[in-house]
Amino acid sequence: MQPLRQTWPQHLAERYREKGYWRGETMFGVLRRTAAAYPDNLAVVGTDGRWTYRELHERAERIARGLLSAGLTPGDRVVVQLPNCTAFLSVVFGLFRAGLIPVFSLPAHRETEIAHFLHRAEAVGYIVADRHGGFDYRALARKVKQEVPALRHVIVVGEAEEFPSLDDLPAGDAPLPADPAPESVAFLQISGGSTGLSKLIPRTHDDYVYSFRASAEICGMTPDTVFMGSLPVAHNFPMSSPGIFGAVYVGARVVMCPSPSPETAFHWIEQERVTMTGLVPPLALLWMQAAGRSTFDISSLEVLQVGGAKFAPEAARRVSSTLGCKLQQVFGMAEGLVNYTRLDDPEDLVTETQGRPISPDDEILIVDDMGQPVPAGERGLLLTRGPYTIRAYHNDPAANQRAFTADGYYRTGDIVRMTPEGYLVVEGRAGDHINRAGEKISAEEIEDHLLAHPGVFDAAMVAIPDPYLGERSCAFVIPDGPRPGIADLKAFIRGRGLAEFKVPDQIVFAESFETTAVGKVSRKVLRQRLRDALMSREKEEV
Ligand SMILES: O=C(O)c1cccc(O)c1O
Repeated sequence: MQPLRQTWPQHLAERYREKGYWRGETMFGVLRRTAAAYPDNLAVVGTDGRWTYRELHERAERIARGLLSAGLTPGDRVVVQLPNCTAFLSVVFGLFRAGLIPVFSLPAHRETEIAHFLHRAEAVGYIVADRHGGFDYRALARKVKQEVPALRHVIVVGEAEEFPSLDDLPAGDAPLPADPAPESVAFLQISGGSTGLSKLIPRTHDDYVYSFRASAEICGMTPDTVFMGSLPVAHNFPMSSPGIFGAVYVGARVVMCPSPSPETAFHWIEQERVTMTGLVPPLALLWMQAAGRSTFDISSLEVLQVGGAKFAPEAARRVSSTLGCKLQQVFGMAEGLVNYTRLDDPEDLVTETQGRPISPDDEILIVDDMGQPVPAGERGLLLTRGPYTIRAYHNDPAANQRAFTADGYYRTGDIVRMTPEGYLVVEGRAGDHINRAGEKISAEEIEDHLLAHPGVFDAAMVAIPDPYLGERSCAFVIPDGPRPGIADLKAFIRGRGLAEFKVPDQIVFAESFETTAVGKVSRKVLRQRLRDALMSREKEEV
């Protein structure tokens, strides 16, 4: 098994400890401490229950024993694919308590993605819900099991059919392991993936706990906060910025909202008196629209965080008047660096920037294509390193070569500029991905799938600005022989076992890609040309 590693240069690790960023806390240690301090506070509420911190802690320990009694061994990796439900927290803390390594996937992922995570992580376990959002995860687990023989343990939360169910894990009195070293890797998070398939992001206890502890402070979380997970909580944003883990850190309540639609979310806000939640821009627009006609009382909401993609300043300015709460912009990445506008910032900073870093030791470089720093205030590529930004992906030397500089900066792929106040404004991105409502889709990954279709000679996928999604995906396709149908191509992509958000929104046929090219062009230049051509054509048509 490839060892899990995430290491910073020694002198920096020492500095991060001296400065009190890394305090030797572990993920389970966070729950243990909160359960001791606030045993009777409500920890988590969802359609599947309401538990206090004492109950959550007990459940997590019981699950830890059950998983070990069922044959999992500390150090084993387990892909977790659960919707927003109370069991998400008990399962994940149970895995931490057992020394097992969660690999976080999203409810939208399908067999191709799950099989990739299982392979890459060399995982032996897979924990799923029975059904959610009209989809049967047991059927998915059956397919994945056939594809990945190394998968030994499928565990289902709910109606398990032929699989073991979470509730039926052996009670066992398996001894629980000692707490892991705080500098060790706690879990694998999934990257948005700008080239090819998603990469796995090893995060340590030290670095991750720092990121959500400091986030909880910046966002003013207290034991009275009621934080609602509206986006899928396996996403790094609602997980840690400050998210469900920030809430657990301070002893606040987590509300697991099963869907971010305004009807569902407003109901939960009213019922649980939610004070804080986070959304991607398209959902924020939807909520603002719905708030005017809604009869739910959402007056408890104090802070709405918006992140994942750029939020237009015009929309940002309307948040407080339509939803009656403060806006906080969040610009972050599962690899580490997270920026926030602060709750007491002047309105212009909050509406026009994406915030500033969590840590005084987050190092920011804004450089040109040659890697040279740009003059102050100009746009360039964002590089970063710091006390919670990774130095390497898991088990992927080629990606590491591309994504990190020799001196350990992570190349975020975002194009930003810095204001005189030291706040970042996101201007675009360098990588070939599509940021579709906060979901990052790799153009290359989808092109490869299109190329597998017998009727496709070549394919190039690009991002097209979209008023609602921010960006939508458009695939240019050169047919090999007669044109395949558009519905047929989309069905083909779906049939490849991919998340629905990766299916191209638009497909445009082309005769060739070489119209204006002199000689060979790179995929990058080609995508740019196709995109520009389509957009100027659309402009003429309007
Ligand atoms: O990945 C993201 O887009 C993201 C956005 C806001 C905050 C985060 O932590 C993130 O990872």
